[in-house]
Amino acid sequence: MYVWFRLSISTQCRLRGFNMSKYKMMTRWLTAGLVCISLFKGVVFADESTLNAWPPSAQRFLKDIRDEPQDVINAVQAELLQEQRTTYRAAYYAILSRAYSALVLPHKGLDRADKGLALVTESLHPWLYHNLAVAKAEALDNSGKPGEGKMLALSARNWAEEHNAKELLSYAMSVDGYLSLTLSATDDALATFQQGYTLSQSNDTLLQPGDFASMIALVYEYRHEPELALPYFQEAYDYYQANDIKLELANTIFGLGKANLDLGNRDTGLAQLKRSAELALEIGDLQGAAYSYQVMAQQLIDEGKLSSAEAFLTDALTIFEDADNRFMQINVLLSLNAIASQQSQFAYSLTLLDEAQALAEGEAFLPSKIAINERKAQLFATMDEFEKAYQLMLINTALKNRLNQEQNSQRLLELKTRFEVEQQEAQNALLREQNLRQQALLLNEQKLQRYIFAVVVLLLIICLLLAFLYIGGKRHQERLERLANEDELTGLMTRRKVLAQFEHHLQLAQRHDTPLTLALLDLDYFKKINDEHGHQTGDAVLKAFGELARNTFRRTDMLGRIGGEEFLFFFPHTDLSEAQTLLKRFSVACRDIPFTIDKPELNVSVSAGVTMLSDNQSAKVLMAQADEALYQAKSEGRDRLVCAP
Ligand SMILES: Nc1nc2c(ncn2[C@@H]2O[C@H](COP(=O)(O)OP(=O)(O)OP(=O)(O)O)[C@@H](O)[C@H]2O)c(=O)[nH]1
Repeated sequence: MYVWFRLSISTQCRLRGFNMSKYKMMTRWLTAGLVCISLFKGVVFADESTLNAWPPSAQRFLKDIRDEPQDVINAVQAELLQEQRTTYRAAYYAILSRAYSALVLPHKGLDRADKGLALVTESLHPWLYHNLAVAKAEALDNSGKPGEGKMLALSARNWAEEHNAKELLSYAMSVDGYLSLTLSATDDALATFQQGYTLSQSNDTLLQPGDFASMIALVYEYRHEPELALPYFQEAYDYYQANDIKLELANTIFGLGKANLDLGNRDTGLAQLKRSAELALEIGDLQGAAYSYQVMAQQLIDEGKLSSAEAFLTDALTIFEDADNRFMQINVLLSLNAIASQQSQFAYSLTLLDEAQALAEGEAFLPSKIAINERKAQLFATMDEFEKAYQLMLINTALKNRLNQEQNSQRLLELKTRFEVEQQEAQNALLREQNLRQQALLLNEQKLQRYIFAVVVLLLIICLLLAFLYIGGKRHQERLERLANEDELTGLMTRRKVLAQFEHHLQLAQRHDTPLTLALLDLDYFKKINDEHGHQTGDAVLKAFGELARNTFRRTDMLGRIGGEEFLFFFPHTDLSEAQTLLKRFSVACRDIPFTIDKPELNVSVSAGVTMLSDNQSAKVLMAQADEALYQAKSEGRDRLVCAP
């Protein structure tokens, strides 16, 4: 399963004479697990923003990635072919990148993270973006470019902290811690893992204190402080044991065994390493077992039990060869070389070193090359070949200089990165503040505009309401006036109106001594019309009568209905004969009313009593005179006009 191993770690390990590879493998698995947990948590917990970026199937993949990363890769690739949604595609690339990191295939991890990052933007999908960025940082760490990964991890940490995205934060912390460790900044790594440890105690993250305990233990082990590493390994052990997480358990027992050996607890240490190897074989982690063999062999070499040690190393070498783990092959070959040297098998010893040298190709194996050259030089010196030994020492001096330069430039890169990140953060904070201020201003302006708009609308509504009320009132008043002054059926004046008008015109006529003629009119046998043809027909006759009167007389003539079928007409500035002529013409016209209303069978005729102002009579007297004349007209047979006196 292990095809490639982290070269950068080996550089540091070699320098310090400490074999970190086993731990780094352990941390790769652990990181993969943490990533899974982190991603899974991203699906589950609502406080992680923009969670809808994850496809529904992500949960299953993220669970499986810890045990079977290759299966997850196959399944995700199949889904990726079908998927069209950009954010889902990006999410799948994030899962793929992490799965490849779990398989320690950093170049593929890097490629998938980049593909995902090409699909999202930091402003639109910040959570997804930073998850991909941390995945890329992890792949960069594995590719021997921790300096480049540092910036991404730090940015993600800052963002996650600011937005309280705890899962992302704990994941970013774990990756950032490993990056610091790769860069030999152990204080930073320790501080980061301890922060992660505290964060995980809040129970808001699926990453548990036990996970961070194993990372902290790793740093102490790296710093050759096994007494400090031991309690943390123990805590991690308890956690993995309780949760039956076998791979991490095997790795943690390995850590315990190594720390115990370092502390001189030989039997305990060897027993733990043996247990770790057994557990690793149980779960098919052959390399896990090989790491234990290698450490056990080292202990046996120190004790002079060379043949037992050689047996372990031979097994370990076969496993590392199968896995193409060049770094560990070199380590094992150096251990075998130590045995051969002790047994004075110089030729065999040289062959082993040549084999190791052939494997140590590339810049990342610089520390290995130096170690091999040193061994070779010692060997040549033992064989009295001082010239060759001297040449090798010269070469080593140049190699060490190169290594120093490399380390310095890496440190510089890290410092530069840290500075750039901090600068970027400060700039972001400033921009955020400006944005907030602008947003507040905009909000206030919008509020004010809304208030103004609301007031204007309210005023408009009030105006419309008032106008509506005014018009309604006016119409109502006009209607009331019309009802009071105009008879609804005939369109003539009402009794009240025509009598008031008569009083008024009578006074004018008396004052100005102008003629005024008054007539009382009554439809003949109207009861009969009602009785024989219905009340509606009677109404139609009255209506036609009114219309005819309005059309026949002048506008200055006053026409009013004073009873059911009784009418008072008076004619200002008109003398009796003139009025008589008008009334006669009108009464003749009334005979045509039956035709007007489509009732030709009817007989409509009018009787009228007419009188003229001759003295200073009162309205009452004039009315009485007209009434008397009308009575006479009725008595004389109706359909006629009688003048009085
Ligand atoms: N259709 C209708 N009939 C009305 C209205 N006002 C009064 N009348 C009727 O008019 C009739 C008047 O009858 P009378 O007073 O006996 O007078 P008349 O039948 O015309 O007889 P003379 O006046 O003697 O010729 C009554 O039957 C009333 O009911 C009205 O607005 N519409």
